[in-house]
Amino acid sequence: MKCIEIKSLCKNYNNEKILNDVNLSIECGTIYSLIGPSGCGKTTLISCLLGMQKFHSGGIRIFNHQVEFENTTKFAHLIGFMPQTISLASNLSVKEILKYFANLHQLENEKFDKSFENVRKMLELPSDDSIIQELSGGEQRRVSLAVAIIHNPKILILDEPTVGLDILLCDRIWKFLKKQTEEKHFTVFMTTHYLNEAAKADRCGFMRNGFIIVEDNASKITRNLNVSSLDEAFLMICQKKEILRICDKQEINVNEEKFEIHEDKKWIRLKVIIGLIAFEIHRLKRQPVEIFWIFFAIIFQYCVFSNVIGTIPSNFKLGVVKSNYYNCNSTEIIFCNESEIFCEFFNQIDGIEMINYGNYEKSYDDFKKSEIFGIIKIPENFTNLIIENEENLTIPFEILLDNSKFPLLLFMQQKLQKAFQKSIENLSKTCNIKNNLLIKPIKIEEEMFAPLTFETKNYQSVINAVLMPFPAIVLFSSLTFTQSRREGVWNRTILSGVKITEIIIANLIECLIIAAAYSVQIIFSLKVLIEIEIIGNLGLTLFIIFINIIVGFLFGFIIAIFYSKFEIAVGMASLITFIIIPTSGILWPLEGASPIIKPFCYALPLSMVGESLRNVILKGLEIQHPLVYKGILSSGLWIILSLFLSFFGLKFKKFSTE
Ligand SMILES: Nc1ncnc2c1ncn2[C@@H]1O[C@H](COP(=O)(O)OP(=O)(O)OP(=O)(O)O)[C@@H](O)[C@H]1O
Repeated sequence: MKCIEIKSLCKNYNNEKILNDVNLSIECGTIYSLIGPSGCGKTTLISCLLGMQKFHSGGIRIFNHQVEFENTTKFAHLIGFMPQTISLASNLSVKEILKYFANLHQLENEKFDKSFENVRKMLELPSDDSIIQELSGGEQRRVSLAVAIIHNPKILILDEPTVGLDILLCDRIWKFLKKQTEEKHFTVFMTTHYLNEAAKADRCGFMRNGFIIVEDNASKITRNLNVSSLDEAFLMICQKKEILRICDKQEINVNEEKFEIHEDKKWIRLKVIIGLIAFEIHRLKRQPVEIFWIFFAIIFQYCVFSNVIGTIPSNFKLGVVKSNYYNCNSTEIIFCNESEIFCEFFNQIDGIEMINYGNYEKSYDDFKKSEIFGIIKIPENFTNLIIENEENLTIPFEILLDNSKFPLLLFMQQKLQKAFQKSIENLSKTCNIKNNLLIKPIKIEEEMFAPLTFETKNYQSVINAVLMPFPAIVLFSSLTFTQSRREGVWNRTILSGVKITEIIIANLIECLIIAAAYSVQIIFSLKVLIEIEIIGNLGLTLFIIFINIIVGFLFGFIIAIFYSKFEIAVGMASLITFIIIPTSGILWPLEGASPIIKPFCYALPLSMVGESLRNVILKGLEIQHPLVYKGILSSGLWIILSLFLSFFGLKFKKFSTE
């Protein structure tokens, strides 16, 4: 019976023919060795055979069943594949990686133990708990081969299994393959560069420029060409100007008896999902940086942020230039004159160092050299300049401030204004100046909703609860998943028959665990480290933070589906967060955004949820309030959209092409 039949297979890359009318067939229980120079198309042929690549014409049948592009579940339990690269998770142990693939093949525990014992002895595997990345190249190759056979497949497809190995190890692998074909009736299809190896196979094919030029038993090839070795035969064939084709052009016999294939039609299999989650846990436990990232980074970030952002600026220098001499240390206080207003004003200002200048020019020089942040010039008879208007009380001093530091400028303006109001207010009881003004000093109503103790720091910390975890989690999840794709474990996982639904569910479970860990940290940081009073419902606060993190996690996952290259994944994660954060309304009110971009900003993940959180923590609003439920709805919609994108992304980009 034929195990594998390939008929007239053609495959192009960028209009270049890579596989050109490939025909071959492999009898069950035999070893077929495909030999050819580098770049002739051997790996491409294997990719087509496994359903990892589309081919343009021709057909492939395994056990007389058609191979379809990306339908990997059909043959998963029948095929064991060992790729050219090691393709194992570098920080798992030997037993963990074998158990992982056994789980994906739904091998029961006793069967796994038995099979593991067998392959360990046959391939002389290193100890169970040795970590893959600490093994030698040869040991890693043997583990990679063990992965291919752990589930007792009927067909073994090996892409250059012996490349770079010493003679002893090659010999051991060949003995193993021979034994398997004899005892277990395995069928082996392997590629190699080595002619002496090809000679050991039951049948070998010479491939050149995408087609098989000779295919037969090694001794028959040499006999027919009247040469003493395969090397000579190959050289002779390659030197001929018109390439000689002596392949059997066998028709695919569709009437031949079909081997029964039991394809698992279930959408979700518990053992597979457990396997996928266990894989990530094993990986995580050996990555202290990732553990720190998940469990402590947010607390650390919060401590840094809350001590830097939203705190009250201090230690500036302001220059003071005055026309008259005011002695604030004098014991002879002359009540209610300019001197007292002046001194009272400066008493109200704390955290600022005042430097007296004899003349304006000197202070201006220092200002230009950035040695002082601003200049306050006190004119003569300044009390006459105090003007009352609807909005504010004018400071009768000439003030020049450095506007290159915009937030500092706003802060300083407000501080000076407040100090002046306060000084006038204090003097109102004893002095008679501007009495009408002082009876009703104007106040800025900034405490409409927030508690009276509200500070910028509180506002910033609340905002940080959505702002900080987002880039961190997008980056974390995109890097975690690209790692599997980069290492090649991803492709092997898919070839083991794992379904898209199972990958998504396993990732969702993982995501819920990580989001829960993150959310608890954020609440801990808010309540314990920064001591913010959460006026609203604690559970609701936790829930809003939690779903926001899920959105970030799924964003990272989508990036990893489309971009398996590390640098591109990092670039995309950064780009997305650099777009989402400034358009979230967290750094600057969205009311100021251009009308074209505003609706787009509101639709992005952080804007509504930030608003929601602020309203729950600072105002104590409940879920029924539109300002709260709109944020939750927005995150919910993003989660649904991300799940759809992940599903379709995986459907169209199942295999990593890196
Ligand atoms: N994704 C791709 N896009 C474009 N060209 C590709 C792609 N993959 C492979 N090729 C080209 O197809 C040709 C065959 O590549 P393939 O990897 O199948 O060769 P090979 O015989 O397995 O080589 P080696 O023995 O070195 O592994 C090469 O010229 C390669 O550059």
